[in-house]
Amino acid sequence: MVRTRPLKVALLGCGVVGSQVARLMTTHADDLAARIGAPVELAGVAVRRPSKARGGVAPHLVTTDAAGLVGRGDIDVVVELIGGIEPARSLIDAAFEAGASVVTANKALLAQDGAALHAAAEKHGADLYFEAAVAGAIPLLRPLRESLAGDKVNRVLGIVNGTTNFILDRMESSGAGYGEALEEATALGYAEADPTADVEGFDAAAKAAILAGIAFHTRVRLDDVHREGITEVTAADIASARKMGCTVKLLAICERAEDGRSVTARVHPAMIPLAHPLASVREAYNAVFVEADAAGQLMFYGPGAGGAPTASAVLGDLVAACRNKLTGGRGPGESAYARLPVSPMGEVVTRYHISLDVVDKPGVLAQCATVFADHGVSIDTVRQTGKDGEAQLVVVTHRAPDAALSGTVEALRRLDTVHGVASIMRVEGE
Ligand SMILES: NC(=O)C1=CN([C@@H]2O[C@H](COP(=O)(O)OP(=O)(O)OC[C@H]3O[C@@H](n4cnc5c(N)ncnc54)[C@H](O)[C@@H]3O)[C@@H](O)[C@H]2O)C=CC1
Ligand SMILES: N[C@@H](CC=O)C(=O)O
Ligand code: NA
Repeated sequence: MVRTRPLKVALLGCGVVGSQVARLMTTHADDLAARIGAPVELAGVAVRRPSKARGGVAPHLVTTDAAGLVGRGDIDVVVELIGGIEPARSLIDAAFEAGASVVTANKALLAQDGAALHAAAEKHGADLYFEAAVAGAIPLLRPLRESLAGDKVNRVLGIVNGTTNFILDRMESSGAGYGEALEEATALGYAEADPTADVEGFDAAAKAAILAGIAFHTRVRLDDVHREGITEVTAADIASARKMGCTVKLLAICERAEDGRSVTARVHPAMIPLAHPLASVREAYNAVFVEADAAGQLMFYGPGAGGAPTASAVLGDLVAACRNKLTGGRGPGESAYARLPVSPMGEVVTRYHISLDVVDKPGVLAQCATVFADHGVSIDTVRQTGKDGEAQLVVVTHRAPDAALSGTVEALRRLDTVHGVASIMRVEGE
């Protein structure tokens, strides 16, 4: 039975995602009411620029006073889709103070201040839902928090940023330039308000922090995540990957150490074999592998960015929060009981693909090989091509601690016979 008093929702931010949430709340109103057990009413929409046309949103609902909307006392759920740290953080705090539950897609805020937000939700007996914050439309956080709550997750690996996947895909498939591909991703609504967050890996690192925290029941913040973006990835890197039967993807990798006593979280570009399922993830799609003790390997795949796909995840959370408001139930809160230390990148065991410009004369290969050996790094394959007294040496290593690998590269750079390190990239997924 659907009760008549509606649940009231305040929408903060009506941009790419917020406008789609408003649209779906209207077009799906009857189904949402039936699924929740009460009608859901859009009680107000806080915006920055009220003059902008917002199809589907009644003008009397629009306000520039977000704090006033949140604090007015009759709001059941606040949907925060402004993004960034402030004023989003203060508005979410105010929402909890006013007795509302919160749905947000704000990974930057969660990765920086998640613990405080969870504590505030707990204090007020409210819900904090954020499925849209990681991998857009893909149901990923709910499966990790709920479906896998009885298992032990050991690894989460995947593509979690749509913009950078779109750019790398365009660079590889159509030879598009980096800037042109970024412009297209921005026009399609995939990029963050400041796309530096995407291309420098901050967005993926925030998502990795959220994923690692949930997967390993441990608090992980943005600063704990090793981060490299795609700004240094060149067309030559992509061509070199192709020669090896690989492609280049920006990966987020969260791992439990073999002894189970620590975890690592990192984001960086990596070469992966074309045969690996992640290699065929195109455009702004995301894909995430989860490896758990009992479940084995699971793969989650779907649209990772964009207004409507992200709004789908927001609406799912809104339904959950509204149901809890009606029944007096609560969604899962923060689970950080394991308190595992997060190890630095140097302790991560990886493989490197290194491309060196060297002098083409006898003994150079042996000299380089000695540097690898001196750092305890074993070589898997070497390919040498020469031209005009210069040669290019492409070395792929076996797995070694990242610190040993970067030490090797530093020592190679110091050799007189090495003119330059053309590219260094980690190799994953083999
Ligand atoms: N676009 C996407 O594909 C995805 C976005 N997200 C997250 O969703 C959130 C929203 O992202 P988008 O909609 O893409 O951003 P957007 O920049 O299109 O929308 C944000 C809106 O908030 C408004 N705003 C800024 N300050 C405000 C204030 N004080 N009061 C009221 N409105 C204010 C802006 O004018 C803008 O219209 C962000 O946290 C983002 O990281 C998450 C997943 C995917
Ligand atoms: N900018 C983000 C949006 C979704 O989280 C991305 O490109 O993935
Ligand atoms: Na998601």
